[in-house]
Amino acid sequence: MYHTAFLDLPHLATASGSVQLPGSKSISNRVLLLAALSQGTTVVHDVLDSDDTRVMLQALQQIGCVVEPAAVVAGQPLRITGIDGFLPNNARGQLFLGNAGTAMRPLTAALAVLGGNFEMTGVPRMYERPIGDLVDALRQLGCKIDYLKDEGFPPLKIGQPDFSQLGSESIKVRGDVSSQFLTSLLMALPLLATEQDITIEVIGELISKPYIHITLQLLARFGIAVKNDNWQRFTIAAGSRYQSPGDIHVEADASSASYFIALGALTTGANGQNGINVLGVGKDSIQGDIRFVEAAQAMGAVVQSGPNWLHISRGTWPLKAIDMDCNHIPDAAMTLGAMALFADGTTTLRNIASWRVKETDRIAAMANELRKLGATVQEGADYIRITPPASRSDWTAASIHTYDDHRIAMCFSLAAFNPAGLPVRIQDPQCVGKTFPDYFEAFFSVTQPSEPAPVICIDGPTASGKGTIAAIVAERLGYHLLDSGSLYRITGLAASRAGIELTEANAQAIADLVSSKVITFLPDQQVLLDGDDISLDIRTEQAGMNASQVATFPAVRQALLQVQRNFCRLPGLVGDGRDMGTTIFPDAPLKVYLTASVQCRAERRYKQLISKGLSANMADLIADLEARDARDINRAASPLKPAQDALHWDNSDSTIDEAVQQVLTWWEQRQPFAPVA
Ligand SMILES: Nc1ncnc2c1ncn2[C@@H]1O[C@H](COP(=O)(O)OP(=O)(O)OP(=O)(O)O)[C@@H](O)[C@H]1O
Ligand SMILES: Nc1ccn([C@@H]2O[C@H](COP(=O)(O)O)[C@@H](O)[C@H]2O)c(=O)n1
Repeated sequence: MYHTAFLDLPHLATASGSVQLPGSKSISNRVLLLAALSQGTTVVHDVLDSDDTRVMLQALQQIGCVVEPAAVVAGQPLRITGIDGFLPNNARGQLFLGNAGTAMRPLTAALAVLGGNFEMTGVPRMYERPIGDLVDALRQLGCKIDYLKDEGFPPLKIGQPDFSQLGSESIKVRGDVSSQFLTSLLMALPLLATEQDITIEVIGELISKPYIHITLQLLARFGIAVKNDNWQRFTIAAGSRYQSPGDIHVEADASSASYFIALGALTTGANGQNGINVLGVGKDSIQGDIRFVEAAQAMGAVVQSGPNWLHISRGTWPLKAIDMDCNHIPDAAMTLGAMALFADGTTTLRNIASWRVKETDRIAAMANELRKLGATVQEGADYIRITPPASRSDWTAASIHTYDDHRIAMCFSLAAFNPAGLPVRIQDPQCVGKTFPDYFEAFFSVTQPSEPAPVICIDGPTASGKGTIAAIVAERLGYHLLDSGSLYRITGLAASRAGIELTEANAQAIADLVSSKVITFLPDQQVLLDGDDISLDIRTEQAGMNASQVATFPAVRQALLQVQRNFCRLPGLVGDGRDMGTTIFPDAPLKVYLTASVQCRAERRYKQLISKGLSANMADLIADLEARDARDINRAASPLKPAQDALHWDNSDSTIDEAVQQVLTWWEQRQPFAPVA
């Protein structure tokens, strides 16, 4: 997941390949709660690991469930031993539910029925998301729920219920604000339906029926039969009791599939490859958002499907504008809003009032951000109408505000395929952690830029601070990092270990040797050579001297040329070395030449070596630095020198932060985005 303040997507040209989707959030959180309420242990496979499931798992453990392991571990199922319909004595506490509607609403209903003393809290946006209709319905039963802040909104205080007045009348709940209220009652009321039937009556038109369909299907897996009378009355039979189904698999998220379905519809592949394969969800899905496929087809996508896979390719182009009632696919419909940017006319998405009470006011948010890109947008209480930019020149490079809403971030990634060749900036990309933490990694794995991904080159002499600055700049931008000097250090070490003398006569043998090695770069500057950890061995001064020796051999430089260029991947690269800007990435959009006085560099290197537990002495260091500088500057092959278009920075008197800030400022000056207001 990207933890950067923003993520710049270069202009993208083509897309193809396969994406394995993470588990569905809606199914994960329902299954977790149902397993928690059941008798027995449920083994849950493929649970989504995201912000929303994390808060749910934490809360379930707080109310007395045993969860093993305590959090989702990739590739391992979760074992959940339920409370069998009863809270432990004196169950109490504060449950923090972040911005997870799928946790706040069903847990409120279940705990209000079970009794116990809980405060249900969350992030500020959660306190703007209505829950009054659910609370009203629960109060009809005798549940005790108080508002701790604003009437009708979390945070809430749940106390002991009094069911003495419970009669045979149906429980009434509004169905036209959020289907999560009905889902919550459907999951909580089997706990009460031990001796009598309980009927829920929906007031108003029930929205998002497919989500209720998921709830009913999953209730059936946990032993609860619900009679559905025309989506207006739901009856839970007397004698209901949650039973673990044993093993249960969470299918991949159909809403998350929408971005890749759209990608397939928007793009052609490079090198004869065609289309996008989406793995983990297909035509047998129980999720309503799978019907996004029909909407995408209406806009022109060509879709083939199997039980748990989809293949999408571009059909009609430009896409066809549509006018569609999207009530059945409220979440995935946002993706249609992004696809509308590429349509042949005005697209209208109707019956989407629920967008206004989601993670953010999604109608307003989509309208704002689409306008930034150059679209003409009209919004109403329950609809949005989008006309794409009239021509290429009407597109604008936009910095997309994401409103802590994962779907806004994912939708607007598609704008990077604009016909104007513009990049797109996604602010706060980590908001995708709600449902698809590795969304951008998956997106980059199947997309290709129209130009090579952007590279920032930082060249300069030994110990000028290149590596330090490059690493921080890369981290701030979410870019890959190339420490090119380490490749020469590895080469020198590999040759020495193989007993090859570092002479010109052995240059080709050394080049062949390094080409045959498996070099692995791990986080925290860890480096493996054929599986051996050589991280410290390559950092000695001797290793530096050996590196500068082998770096004079053209054969070695040639052997490492493509290795270095292969580091240039989406979303971008920061490379440090001696010839990044002159030889390896001559077209890089930013080249920095970093220097510092010999005395200053020697002092810094001294401290650096000592802090790593390596021995050092100043006089030797100064001599070594000077020798290395001379060799790097005077060699024939790619000598150390500033590229013609490099910007110079003397780092002798600046702090690390100042140098980083300078590079980032230069980088920002090259971006077409308007400054963030
Ligand atoms: N203003 C500064 N900028 C960069 N590095 C600094 C600064 N002040 C102190 N240092 C320290 O200087 C040391 C040397 O920096 P670094 O290893 O990044 O240099 P380098 O140019 O990459 O060297 P080499 O080319 O030999 O790998 C580090 O320990 C770093 O923390
Ligand atoms: N692009 C580069 C990078 C490094 N070298 C040579 O490798 C030596 C070690 O590099 P460090 O940055 O890790 O100190 C260095 O002295 C150079 O001789 C190079 O030639 N080209």
